Amino acid sequence: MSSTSTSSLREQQHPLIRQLADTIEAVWHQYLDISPYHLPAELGYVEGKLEGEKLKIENKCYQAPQFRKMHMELARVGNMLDILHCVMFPRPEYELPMFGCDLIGGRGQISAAVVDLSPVNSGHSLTPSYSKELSMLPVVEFSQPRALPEWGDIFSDYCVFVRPASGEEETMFLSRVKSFLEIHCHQAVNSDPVPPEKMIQILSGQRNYCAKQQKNDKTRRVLEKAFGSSWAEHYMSTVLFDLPK
Ligand SMILES: C=CC1=C(C)C(=O)N/C1=C\C1=NC(=C\c2[nH]c(/C=C3\NC(=O)C(CC)=C3C)c(C)c2CCC(=O)O)/C(CCC(=O)O)=C1C
Repeated sequence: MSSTSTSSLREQQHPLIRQLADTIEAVWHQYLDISPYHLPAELGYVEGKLEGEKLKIENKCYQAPQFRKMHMELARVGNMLDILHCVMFPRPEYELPMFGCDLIGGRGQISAAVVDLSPVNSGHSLTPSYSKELSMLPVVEFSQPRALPEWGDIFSDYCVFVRPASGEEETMFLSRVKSFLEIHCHQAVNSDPVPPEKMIQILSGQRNYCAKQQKNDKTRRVLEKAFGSSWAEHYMSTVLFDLPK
């Protein structure tokens, strides 16, 4: 039987990662006028060696009228490490938060599930329209919340950072990500560009977000082991968290 779905790394990954990848792409296609964002050709699919195991990276990248870059990365190291990474970079003309999501699993268990809509305005707070919608979401109780690292001061009060302890908690996390994304996309399509002086503040907020995310030594270490430290630095600063021009 011919397979209709285009093959993707997600077919080999943890079910929650596969479902989340499908959900993110479905919401993007449903709400936004998206078009391709061309990463350098060699970065669409990258392979490295991590402790004798093959590290595979698959990148998907889009853009939209409100977003300079919408990046989803799937990465896998044998059955040791399963990763979904997603960041949406708003164009600095729009006062929109940074959507970020990170899912890390190993040997069938998700150890870290993170999602946030992170404010980048000078007040470091989400706009009232976002806060209103987010505060109306049902309260979700996870049994194993995790403490954010110091560089995590970029995240909002609505940030979810947990170790999902059951299939039910995985489903709760998936639906929370979907809600964040849907709120974000319909806020974005209904937003108007800000005046130039506000754009400067938004740019510096985005730069701060990227600079702090590059302090994640858990990410850096995986990339360094597989590709060496200079490639890891280049990748973190130009692909994962490239500063807007
Ligand atoms: C929006 C949020 C967000 C975005 C966008 C983001 O990129 N990271 C984000 C958050 C975040 N990630 C974290 C941890 C880990 N990240 C990786 C690796 C990768 N993560 C990647 O994206 C890639 C490139 C594909 C790799 C290689 C590993 C292995 C871990 C340890 C897993 C564990 O502890 O169980 C932590 C906890 C940090 C800490 O406790 O100190 C936080 C907060």
